[in-house]
Amino acid sequence: MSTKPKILVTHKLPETVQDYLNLHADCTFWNEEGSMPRSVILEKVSDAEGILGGTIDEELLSFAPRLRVASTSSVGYNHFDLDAMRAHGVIGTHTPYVLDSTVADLVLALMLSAGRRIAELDAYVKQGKWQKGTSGTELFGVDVHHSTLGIIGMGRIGEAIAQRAVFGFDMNLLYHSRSPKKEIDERFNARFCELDELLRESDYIVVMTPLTPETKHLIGEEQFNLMKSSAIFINASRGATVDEQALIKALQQGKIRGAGLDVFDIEPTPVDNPLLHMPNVVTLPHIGSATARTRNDMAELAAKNLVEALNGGRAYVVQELKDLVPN
Ligand SMILES: NC(=O)C1=CN([C@@H]2O[C@H](COP(=O)(O)OP(=O)(O)OC[C@H]3O[C@@H](n4cnc5c(N)ncnc54)[C@H](O)[C@@H]3O)[C@@H](O)[C@H]2O)C=CC1
Ligand SMILES: O=C(O)C(=O)CO
Repeated sequence: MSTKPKILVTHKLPETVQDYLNLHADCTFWNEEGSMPRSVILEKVSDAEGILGGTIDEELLSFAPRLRVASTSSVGYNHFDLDAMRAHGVIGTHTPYVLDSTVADLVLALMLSAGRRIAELDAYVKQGKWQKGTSGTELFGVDVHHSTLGIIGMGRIGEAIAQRAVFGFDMNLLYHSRSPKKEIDERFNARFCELDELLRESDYIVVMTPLTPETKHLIGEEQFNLMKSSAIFINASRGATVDEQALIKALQQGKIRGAGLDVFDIEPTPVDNPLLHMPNVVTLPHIGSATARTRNDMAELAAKNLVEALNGGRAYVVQELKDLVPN
């Protein structure tokens, strides 16, 4: 009989990552597109000590009496019910650092695209509107270089965005986070400020906090009312950090100039979401980390985290559950 821990993997992994897991665990894989259906997970998780992927909630945990570690191949872990995991003594791990640059690249792309109207004017050219003549001014956008960028949530990804914005585009940097960071101030000649001040002063506003009870609807009607009418708003964190209805209203009423969104309240977002029908809004299907190399690195790290945490080794355990790790 195998002495290796039993693990359940609920989405397809690269072959090399499966090979690694097979060396260290008795694995049940899912090799079809999409994720393992919930009913199958609940059935197969009954004897698993580790799980890689998916939502971890009270229901799943009640079907998993032997579960010790849940590993997610994302850095965000708002799909973990941390209270339930604590109650069941289940450790959670995630994948920080390996995706910072890829997500930061995408945020800059959203800023450029929304600010300089790339997607909108690409359609303008392809639809033959250029041929009809233009005074020119109606094609104007908002400069990225030498504008003021306000980053809300100056963590790993926030810092990678700051690096690109300050050194690549000569932007001035404001940030709001749980606390000021001296090294950020010095390195980027940046200034920590309260949220209201950041919203009033920034030309580009990027939300990059995790989704937690404190950050849910951090940006709503009151916050949009503080922004410049020329502001470009970017959300690449989680949809629910922003009150989506308030964002729609702010755009409809011209309270801000445009937006770039990688994340939505409901994903996939319904096709009748008004945001999808506004030319000044750039929309993406949650692809912040979606390059082959980065997704592979995330899968490798998630697998390593799972194996290490099951064996008492070093893993990226989520902050809130670190005290559950035996010394
Ligand atoms: N669009 C996408 O594909 C991706 C989205 N993400 C999202 O980005 C988030 C951030 O990732 P990292 O930078 O690695 O996390 P991090 O933990 O390094 O940084 C988050 C920052 O937000 C700050 N923060 C937390 N609560 C706050 C609050 N109430 N007010 C102000 N600041 C607050 C923290 O102090 C920290 O500096 C993830 O949790 C995830 O939700 C991450 C990767 C890809
Ligand atoms: O890692 C995350 O949190 C994502 O959203 C996908 O990369």
